[in-house]
Amino acid sequence: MDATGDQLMHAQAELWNHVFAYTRSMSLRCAVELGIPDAVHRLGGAATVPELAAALSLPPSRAPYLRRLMRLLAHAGFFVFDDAAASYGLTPLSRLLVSAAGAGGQGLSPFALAMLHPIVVSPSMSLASRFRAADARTAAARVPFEAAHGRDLWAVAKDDREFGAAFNDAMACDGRFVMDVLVRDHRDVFRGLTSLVDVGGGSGGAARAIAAAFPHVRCSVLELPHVVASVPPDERGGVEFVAGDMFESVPKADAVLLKVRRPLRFAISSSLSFTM
Ligand SMILES: C[S@@+](CC[C@H](N)C(=O)[O-])C[C@H]1O[C@@H](n2cnc3c(N)ncnc32)[C@H](O)[C@@H]1O
Repeated sequence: MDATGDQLMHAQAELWNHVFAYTRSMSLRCAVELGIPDAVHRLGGAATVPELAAALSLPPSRAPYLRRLMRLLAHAGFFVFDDAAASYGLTPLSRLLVSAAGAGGQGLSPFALAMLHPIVVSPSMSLASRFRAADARTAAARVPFEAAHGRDLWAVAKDDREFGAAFNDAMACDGRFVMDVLVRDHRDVFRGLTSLVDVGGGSGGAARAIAAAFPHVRCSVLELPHVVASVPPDERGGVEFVAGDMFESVPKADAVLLKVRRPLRFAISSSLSFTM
């Protein structure tokens, strides 16, 4: 049976939602770049568009566009609109992005910025070529990131300092955030440990959170040499950094923490295991 006009219009609306879904991510990137969550936080947790434009030092002529951006972000759940005050307030979602950690913020903006970086996003423009590549050895058949950039993410992060720093900041804030929850709500996982090595531990955010919560656990991070070199000695917080390659050797410890690329998936080996 042919679809009714209503069904067709409904399906078209769904199609538009999917086609324009990226505007949500890009608006999020824009909000973080402009510092909107931090500005709302500084303004007491809620702000009108004119207050926000002034706090962000935006030209008055941009206010109508800022209003549209805020409407979209509110629709996506980042802010809640108060009709009476015509103000946008923080939500649990946007509090994740506020950088003032410990003052209601969770400092996850660097994660959003790095994951929405053109270097990360651009490979998804050529996904179809990966399916069409008849010869699995061709560049187009490799993982999308490598097909787009000619080398893997670690090599790009090593050569492009701006991207490398953004990526490491992203990993650090995400690791710190998840570890704070882990050491607060799942302390049993660490019982009996005297040493732990975080393999591919980035700039050590997770290891530092564990070391701070369990001072008797000797924490170390195994990382690629250029990542270790980028962590200033005075920011290592009692964590030992070992430059190396996890595929060659891993320092001995009671437990190995490997936070792999799939979000929020951990494995702590030795006598313990934990996944979330
Ligand atoms: C997805 S990041 C995860 C960082 C950190 N574990 C976290 O979750 O926040 C993977 C890390 O592994 C590191 N890495 C990649 N290949 C490696 C290797 N062969 N040996 C050691 N570290 C490696 C990268 O430099 C990067 O910091």
